[in-house]
Amino acid sequence: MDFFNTKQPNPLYAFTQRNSNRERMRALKYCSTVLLCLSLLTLFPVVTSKDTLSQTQLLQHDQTLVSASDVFELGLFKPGTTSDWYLGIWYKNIQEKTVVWVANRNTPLWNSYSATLKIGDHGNLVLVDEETKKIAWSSNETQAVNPIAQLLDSGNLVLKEANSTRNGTTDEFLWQSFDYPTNTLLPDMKLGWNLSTGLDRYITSWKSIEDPSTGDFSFKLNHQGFPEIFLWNKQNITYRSGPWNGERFSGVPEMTASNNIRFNFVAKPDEVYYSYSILGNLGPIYSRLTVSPTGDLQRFIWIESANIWNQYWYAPKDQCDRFRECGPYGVCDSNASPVCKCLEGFGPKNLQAWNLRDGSDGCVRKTELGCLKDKFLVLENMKLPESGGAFVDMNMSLESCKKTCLENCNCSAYSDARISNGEGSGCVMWTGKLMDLRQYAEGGQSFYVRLAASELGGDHGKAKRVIMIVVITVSICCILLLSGLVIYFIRKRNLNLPIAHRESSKLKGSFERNWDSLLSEVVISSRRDFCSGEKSNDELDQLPLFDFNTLAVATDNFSNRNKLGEGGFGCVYKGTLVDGQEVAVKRLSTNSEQGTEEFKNEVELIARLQHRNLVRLLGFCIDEDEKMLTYEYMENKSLHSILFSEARRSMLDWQKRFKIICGIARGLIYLHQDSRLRIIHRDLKASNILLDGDLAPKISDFGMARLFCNDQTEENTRRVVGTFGYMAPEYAMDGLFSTKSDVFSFGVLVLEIISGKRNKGFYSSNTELNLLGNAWKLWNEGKGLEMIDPDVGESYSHSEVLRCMQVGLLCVQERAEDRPTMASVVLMLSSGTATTMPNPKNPGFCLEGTESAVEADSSSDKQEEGYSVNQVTISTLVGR
Ligand SMILES: Nc1ncnc2c1ncn2[C@@H]1O[C@H](COP(=O)(O)OP(=O)(O)OP(=O)(O)O)[C@@H](O)[C@H]1O
Repeated sequence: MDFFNTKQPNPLYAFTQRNSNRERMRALKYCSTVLLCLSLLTLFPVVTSKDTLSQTQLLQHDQTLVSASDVFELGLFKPGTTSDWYLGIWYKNIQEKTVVWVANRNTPLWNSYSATLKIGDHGNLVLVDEETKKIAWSSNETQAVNPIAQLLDSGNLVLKEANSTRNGTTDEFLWQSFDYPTNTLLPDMKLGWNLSTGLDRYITSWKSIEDPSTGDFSFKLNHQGFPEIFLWNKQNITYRSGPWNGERFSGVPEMTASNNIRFNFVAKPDEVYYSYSILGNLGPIYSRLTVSPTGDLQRFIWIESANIWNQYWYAPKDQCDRFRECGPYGVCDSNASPVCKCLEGFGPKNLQAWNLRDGSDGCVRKTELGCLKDKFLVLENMKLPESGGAFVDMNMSLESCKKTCLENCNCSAYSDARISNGEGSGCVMWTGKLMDLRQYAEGGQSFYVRLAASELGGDHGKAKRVIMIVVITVSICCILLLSGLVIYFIRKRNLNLPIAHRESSKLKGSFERNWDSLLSEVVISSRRDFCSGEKSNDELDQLPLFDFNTLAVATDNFSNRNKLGEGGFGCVYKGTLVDGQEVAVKRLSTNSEQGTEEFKNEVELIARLQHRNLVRLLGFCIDEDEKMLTYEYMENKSLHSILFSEARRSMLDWQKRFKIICGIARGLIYLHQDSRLRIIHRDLKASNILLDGDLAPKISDFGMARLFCNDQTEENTRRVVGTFGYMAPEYAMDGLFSTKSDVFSFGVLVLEIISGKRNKGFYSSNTELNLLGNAWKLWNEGKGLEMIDPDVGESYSHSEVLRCMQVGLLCVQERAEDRPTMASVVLMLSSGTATTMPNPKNPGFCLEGTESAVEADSSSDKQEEGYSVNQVTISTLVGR
């Protein structure tokens, strides 16, 4: 400041010129103010350059650094409604605060006013609470002489020498936030290892969307063997990218470079990492890869015109993305059902578990290897197996690779290490068990598995196999014939004995019965061909058939003690199979004619579906008049049995409720669009959401579900089935159902989960507001949080609850076309975009006043807590 040299008139000048008392006083006052400012400036200089903090400056609690082109901003922030303060970096021009880095994620500040960011004595950045003098966070110390901190347009906060001209590559900084990612990988950030320094850069989820502290999920590169990236849930791997094959990760076939994004993978002696860059001259494109608190990897792209983060990619996607789903030598194919099969030349290790669709034990060789005599089976479109122990040679040809593998008796498979434009190069070899294989419809790569020569043929092998097949077929025919006769005679005898005395047995495998003949008395629906007319019954054929006695023994003769509940079509019992597996057995009441159609529908549909949020059908039984369905046993029974029970409701804190909402949404999106079929459930309700031991939700009861073909979006029925309180208006009144009628039921469920109260539907004649009406009223009065069930306790995130309420209200809007799709619902739930969500319009059926003559005959909760007509699945006809 060159104040005294200024040519401008100033108070001191005026003082010497005029010497009047008034002006003298004014000048003195001015001077003292200036001197005070100068001394303060010397002690606490303010930040002058918007993106830089020098050694003599402080960044106060209300100041921020802004990168040169206004892309990123660094400062203190408070996530959602919490009272904790964090130092973080976010996008400057995106209204909805999207934080990409947090310095003190595990050491928040209780208040912000006394916090400052400065460069410490050891050339490090420090965040200090000036009041307590406590250091909340510090970067590494540096040997810098004159360090400055700068926020770059890449989102990287760096420490460098003030006079350094080097700011090109990320390796030249004294310290950089890019080396310490939180939950976000930004363009040009490295995910992986600096092997010289041992620095491992990986992303770790926030604990919840309002809590940046270290969460359970991490996405980490393993540089051993043939490097690949693993998604960890605490100590367990949940998903694997597969190794980089020169073009993409072998487990991400949809990963294709575009004009806008380039993916990079670098494997050098001193570093191994993955990164991506944004290309193009279409102006700035914002993209970020994150790991969410619930373990989803998501890439978002900012859509400027719509003001939203669009989900561009996500993983894990399906059952086959689950780590080691099909065990050693098992291959997962999400287009097949069941999804697991053994590699050719291998058979299931644990046949019983395998038949019950638990493939985790994998497969074992049928024929011992003969080392140099072995052959290789080629498999196409494969995700390469776990490769931490693989051997890689980038210079070896495929032919030498094969030879080297053959000569090493422990080598179990080989493949090209790289593929580029369809051309392979290099060599990768695996020894020992082959784990976590999957096959794609397209997009994987060729993979060569070692097998005993006899498994692969040659004339001698072929002849041997043909003979074996003939012998086996003849033996099976004889056994079947004999056992048919034996069963016939035993049955004839057993029919006269009480159930408890009947002999227990369980038929395993599909080859022992014929689906069509078993169902011959059942009307096969016109949709049997599942739209194409070509659909095979493979899945059904694979579905185990239990005989009556097995299930009678398992459930202790269907004893009341084992009764889990009762629905419209019969009772559900807990059972234990001879191998100790716990199951739930739904026994259709023998006099329920209505149940037959639903039974067939359930078996036909659910056998073809597999998702972690859908209950698994393990098998079925048709024995004269008896029809039973056997499901995986859900320890916590139905959501209904917990949510609407005074005694049990407090088991569900907010985090659990939120997880349940997200899980149901994921199951529904799978039904509506992600599975091979488009299915409308038509009877979503709290008693059809089952909860496993970890309270993970699974949608059950597909008796009412309908399949939509090709481009069909809605259907009209005269037979309205479903449960009042959950039924969309257009469905209940006009019989019109679509994915949007399921969305309505989902919305009701969301509001029930938030409030712990049932929606009363519209059966009674009183004119009070029901749950939807109440929610709508509170929302409009800005009192949404009053909806929350007091049993949730104190620990809930206000914004998350309000977001769920908004999603719930959007789903129950009166007009089907106003309701979001489940895909949008999942996005809204996961991305925290409350500000960009539409405002809900009025809900359908928000009064209890519409009368309806409904007959209902039973309820799942008769046993649990009284009878409620409203919650029972009904079936009625509507006029046209
Ligand atoms: N796989 C399972 N594991 C544990 N409990 C189960 C299982 N399946 C059903 N139940 C229990 O049995 C009850 C009855 O189920 P069911 O599907 O027969 O009828 P609902 O869905 O309650 O009623 P409705 O038939 O009217 O739709 C459920 O509410 C649940 O408590």
